[in-house]
Amino acid sequence: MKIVAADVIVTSPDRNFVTLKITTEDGLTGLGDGTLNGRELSVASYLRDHVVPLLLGRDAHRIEDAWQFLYRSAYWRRGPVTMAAIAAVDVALWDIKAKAAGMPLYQLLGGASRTGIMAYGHASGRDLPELFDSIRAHLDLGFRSIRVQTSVPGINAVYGVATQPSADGKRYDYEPAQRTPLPAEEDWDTRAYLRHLPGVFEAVRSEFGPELPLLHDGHHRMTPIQAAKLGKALEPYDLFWLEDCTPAENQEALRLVRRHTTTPLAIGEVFNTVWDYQTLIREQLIDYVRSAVTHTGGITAMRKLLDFAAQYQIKSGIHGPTDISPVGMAAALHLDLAIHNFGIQEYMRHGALTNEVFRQSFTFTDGYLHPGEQPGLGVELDEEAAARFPYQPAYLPFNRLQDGTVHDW
Ligand SMILES: O=NC(=O)[C@@H](O)[C@H](O)[C@H](O)CO
Ligand SMILES: [Co+2]
Repeated sequence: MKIVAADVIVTSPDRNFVTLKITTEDGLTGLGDGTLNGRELSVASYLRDHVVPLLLGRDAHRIEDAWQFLYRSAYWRRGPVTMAAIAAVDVALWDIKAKAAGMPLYQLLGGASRTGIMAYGHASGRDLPELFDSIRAHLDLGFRSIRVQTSVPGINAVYGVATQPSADGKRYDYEPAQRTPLPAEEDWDTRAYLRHLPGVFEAVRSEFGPELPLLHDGHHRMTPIQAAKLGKALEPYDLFWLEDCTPAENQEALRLVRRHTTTPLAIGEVFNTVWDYQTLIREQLIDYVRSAVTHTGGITAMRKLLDFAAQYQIKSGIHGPTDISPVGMAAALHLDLAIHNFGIQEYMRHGALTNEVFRQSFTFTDGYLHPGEQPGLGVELDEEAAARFPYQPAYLPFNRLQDGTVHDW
């Protein structure tokens, strides 16, 4: 089944997305997500200039060979741009293969291992009343697991906190990238954050009870000893996970955190290959693998990574913010349904314009996601609608401490 065309479609309905559309001689098409928040054009160029010419004429059925070819023939290895480009090709080829087989992709991955995919939503608030409203709004939407992010006294702008309710007044969805020509500067103070957060979870637990699975994202901002301190302080509130508690390029740093706390740890949304996880998984320093299919080389690579994690009783916690497109999200859902060591799926709902451009067949019912039974991924891209939304520069903010030192955002 020869590849006769491969088009890179950059569109920006509610935010920027990079989609690869592969077409075969039989007229079958497959979609892959290559969106890398703030570096979308780098992936688009990597695909257009260096990958598409290699795809034309290839047999679309040879997915493993395509992956190995793109990973090894580039000579330069790993990194978010390369692995997002490889992911876009890989997911598009899996979409095609499943369509050719006339079945939803999860069936090719071993069939369903569960009836539904537990999702968690993003609640946030500048103060407790607003946070409680946001948690209630997400419970009303059916979410059964909730991530909690709040402002911190003395800090002006904190990651994950919607500064105003969205249009319908109920949603507090927070789009991390801002449509500005340059990244925005935000401020940070870890000691203020460490003093404030335990009290927030104390209040949330007393308001919402002990059962509700609660998650929190530290967003790479603590040193290992600060992460250990927070993990320990949050133990009475029985979190489902504490995410990105400390930057983990130095994977061994998590040994120190692990020594001090039993709060489950999730890491990896900024990682892009299994090598970023080797020590974390082998020494069971984490409990959840956070990578997105889109950033980690696609279904082929993510499946191998999660099977490696499964040997160490580590589960999936696939990244699912709005900057993972509906195509990348669908790929995650098919994998979530099929693997045994599923943990939880992040689910930030896309905006109305995005849902106009990407027609999806997944469902979200009573807290559980399901990819649907359409052949392939179950996502179609309306190219006319996509063309109405040209790329707009948009960037994630960065942090500086009070003395001006740049800090992890
Ligand atoms: O857990 N979710 C997150 O940390 C996200 O909100 C990331 O900051 C953005 O997706 C980066 O593009
Ligand atoms: Co995160």
